[in-house]
Parts: sequence; structure tokens; C-alpha cells
Amino acid sequence: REPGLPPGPPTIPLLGNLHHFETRGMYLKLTEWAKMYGDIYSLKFGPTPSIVISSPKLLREYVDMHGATTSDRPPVYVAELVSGGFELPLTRYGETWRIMRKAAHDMISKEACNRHLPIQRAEASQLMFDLVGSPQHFYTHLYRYSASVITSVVYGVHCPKYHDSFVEQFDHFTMRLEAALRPGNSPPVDMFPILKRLPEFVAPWKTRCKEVRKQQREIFFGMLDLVIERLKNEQGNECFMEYVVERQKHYNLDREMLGYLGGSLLQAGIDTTAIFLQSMVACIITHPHVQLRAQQEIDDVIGPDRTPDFPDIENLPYIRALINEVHRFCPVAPTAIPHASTTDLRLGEYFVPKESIIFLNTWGIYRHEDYYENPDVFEPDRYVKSEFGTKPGVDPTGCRNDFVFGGGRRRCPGSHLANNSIALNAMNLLWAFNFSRAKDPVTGQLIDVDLNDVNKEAILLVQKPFKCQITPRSEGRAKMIQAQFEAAKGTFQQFEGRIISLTEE
Ligand code: HEM
Repeated sequence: REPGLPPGPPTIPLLGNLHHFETRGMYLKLTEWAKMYGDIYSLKFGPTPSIVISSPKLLREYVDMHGATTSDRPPVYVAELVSGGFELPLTRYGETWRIMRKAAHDMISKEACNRHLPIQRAEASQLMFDLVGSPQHFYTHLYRYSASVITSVVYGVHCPKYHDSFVEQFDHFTMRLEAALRPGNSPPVDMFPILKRLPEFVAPWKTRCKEVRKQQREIFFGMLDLVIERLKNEQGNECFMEYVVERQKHYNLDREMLGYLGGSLLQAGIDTTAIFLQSMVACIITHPHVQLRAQQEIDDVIGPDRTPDFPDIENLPYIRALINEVHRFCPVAPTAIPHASTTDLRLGEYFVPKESIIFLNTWGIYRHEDYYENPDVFEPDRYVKSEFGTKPGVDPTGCRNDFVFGGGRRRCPGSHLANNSIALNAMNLLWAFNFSRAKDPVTGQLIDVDLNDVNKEAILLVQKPFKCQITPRSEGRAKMIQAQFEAAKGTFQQFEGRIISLTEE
């Protein structure tokens, strides 16, 4: 470890800290080290220095306020093999990133998101309708919801079902992509670039990347061509990709960027929102007192005679607290996406060289005992008692409720779209249904759900599949859901285009 770097776990020659780095459940290891070495500490991945930031105050000082110098991404060779550096979340900080980010911003900024409310409302009606019909398939219903909102907004295509459809194919493709990119599934090429020269017959990870690249391009460019064709035939439906295709010159986007722009939004927007909703259901089942209080609030403010709508969230402080607590307790991206420095940095008493990796330890921040009372307990009430859920007397500098969306200039541009989806569905689901533990059909025993039982292999924080019972709160509510879904069909019509299959030429 070079002098000037923050302290950290002892290193060994050549590997640095690589030998005891845990890729499974990495956020837990990063947080364990934060408890030992402090809110900023350093690690060495081979020759590459990295720092880990684990407090609101330092995140603000060192990332949010140093946006110009901390917004790069570390090079990830496997990601370059797959998408040639064009996938927006992993694109290096430079002209390509700027062009693509600007276009994405024009579609999903806070103001632009108002245009997407009708389709989100219609999709949320279908989600409730699907849950009334086959509650046991809630996993795929939530995923379909999330996918269809993104495909409608980005490509103008509604996805009415999960099975045997684009949605299912995309879900499976995402698993293959994640397996190709997962740290640990390829040797540490970024630290030891000589490994890039390994021929394919001794490097099966290269073959995997090539295959995933082919499939990804089929999806991304297939969807793009669908939009171009629709425009040619004057059958446009005012989706985002039509808008940018028509202004391709204005944005300075070439075909490669266009393909990956839409694709990046698919990739970044679908899983994340679906995972949040799954985690929310798990938190509700495991905390019946929270469900009761949330339903009580909804009943008092909205009543049984209408379904909730976007503006209602302003009058539902407990539902807002519940959402914040789910983000805190089950952060979808527990280590965000690593940033990298583009210049040497002086951070307080430390010196961090150019091209260091910067980890935003979201999990560690949300479980920080100096900020949160009993951080390992799920308790939405903390956000009712204080704006940032923090304990009394905490200095609120840097505190916010959206650490889960990252920070600085790379902060998630989809947070407004995601927040609208999350708020509407949280209100709808609690208005419409009772959630409880499922019964084992053989023993009749209630099946426990363990919030700590997450898929440690995954990059995002995903609950392992769990069972639960979802029942409409009354016959009247089920009927209202049916009527609302019928009414939503008018909105879907606009987005009812042909959707290509991955296997189609
Ligand atoms: C609950 C839902 C979501 C969560 C938790 C989430 C979280 C994140 C995080 C942590 C990052 C990295 C931020 C950083 O580097 O500091 C990110 C980046 C990104 N997200 Fe999201 N996201 C969500 C939904 C969405 C949606 C709905 C979209 C688009 C439709 C989206 C598009 C993106 C894009 C394009 C990036 C890359 C930004 C860049 O590198 O400049 N996300 N997201």
C-alpha cells in the first residue's frame, strides 16, 4: 500500500488484497472492513488502489462534490468484450458517455417522467389484475410489470405476458449476462492485463462473453430496427427511441450508440425495479405489524371506493417511510457500481492516485450504527420520526434517502421513473391485497421467509425465491381491479406493436 492511501487490511506482494477478497456477498465483506478500518479505507487489487466509502458525510464530500474527478468507471475487460464499452452504466467517463447520458436524461428526467405516468398506471392495473388471477406467480408478474414499463417507454412496446414471450427471454438472457460479468467467473484480467492474451481454448470465459455479446446485439439492435421500421411506415407511437432516432444528428448519436442507449435502459431498468418490489413483498410478509399500519393509513386517506393514484403518495407518510426502509434494509445495488478517479485526489489527510477504484458502500452506509438506531432491524417508523431515518442527535450532513441510486455525476438517471413505479405499486398492492406467509400443502405449517436469504452470487441484492399468500382484501376491491384493467386496455393499444423474438432473424 502506497504511503498516503487510507489504511486498510494488510496486503501481500503482487496480489495486494485480492487473495482474501470475497466476491460472493461482497457488500458484507466491505462492511466488515469498514467497521475495522473506518468510513474511508483502501484496498489493493493487484497494483490498482481502491478506496471504499461508507458514510453519508464522506460520500457527499468525496463523490457528490468531486463529480468532475470521480465519475469514471474502472475498466472491465469482460464488459468490453460483451458490449464494446457502450453499455451506459459501464461506459468510461468521456464523450460517448456524455452523449448517451444526455439523451437518456431527456427521456427519464423528473419532468419527462410525467409523460410516462399513463402507461405506468395501466401496467400497475395489469399487475393487480394478474395477482388476483394467479397470485402464486407473483415473481413473474412483478418482473413482467417492470419489463413492460421499460419496453413501452423506450420502444413503444407493451409486453402482456411473461411466459413464452420477450420478457421471459430477456429475463433468461440477463442471467447469462450476469454470469459472464460476475467477478470471480473470469480471472482478474483487469489487474493483470497479460491474462487478456490467453487463447480462447484455455479461457472459456471469453467464449461466454462472445456468445452473450451476440445475443445482446440481437436484442438491442432488433428493438432499434423495430422502431426505425415503424417510423418508416409512419406508424410511430411517440416512444423514446423514436424521439432520439428522429434527432440522431442533434444528439450526435451513431448507430452503435443508439442501439446501446435503448439497450442500456432495458438492462438497467428492468431487474432493479422488479427486485425492489420483490423485496418489498418479503419485508411486508415478515412484518405483519407494518402491513397493518400501512393498510390503516391507506384506508383512512383513500378508502375502499377508488384505487390509489400518483398524487396520493404525498398524503401517505407511512407508505413513504416503508419505501425508504425497504431501500435501506434491502438496497437493490448494495455496492452501487464502482466509480474511478480521473485525477490524483486529495481527500482530507489522504492522497488517492489517478485511476483508483472508488466503491460506494451503500450497504455499509445504510447499516452504519452511528447513523441508524438498530440498523439490523426493519422498522419504517424511523423515517416517520426523522426525515432521513437517523437517530436523534446525528449530524445530517450528507444524509439522504436515495443512497441506493448511487452518487455524483453517475447517479442513476432512472431514479424518477423507478420512484414513480415503486410509489404507485406500494400504494396499490397494500390497498388491494393481504400478504402473508404461505402454507406448506403437505404439513399445513406456515412457510418462513428469511430476509437474509439472498442470492449471494448475484451482483444485485436479490431475495432467493420465496412463497407467499396474496389475497384480495375484499370482493369489491377485486371487482374494481377487474374494471380498472379493462379500462387500461385503451392505454395499452398505443403500445401494442410486434415484439421480436431473440431467435428471429
Ligand atoms: C429501484 C430501481 C433502481 C435502482 C436501485 C438503481 C440503481 C442504480 C445505481 C446504484 C446506479 C449506479 C450509480 C452510480 O454509479 O453512482 C445506476 C445507474 C444507472 N441506472 Fe439505475 N437504478 C434503478 C432503476 C433504473 C431505471 C428504471 C433505469 C432506466 C430506465 C435506470 C437506468 C440507469 C442507468 C442508465 C445507469 C447508468 C448511469 C451512468 O453510469 O451514468 N435505473 N442505477
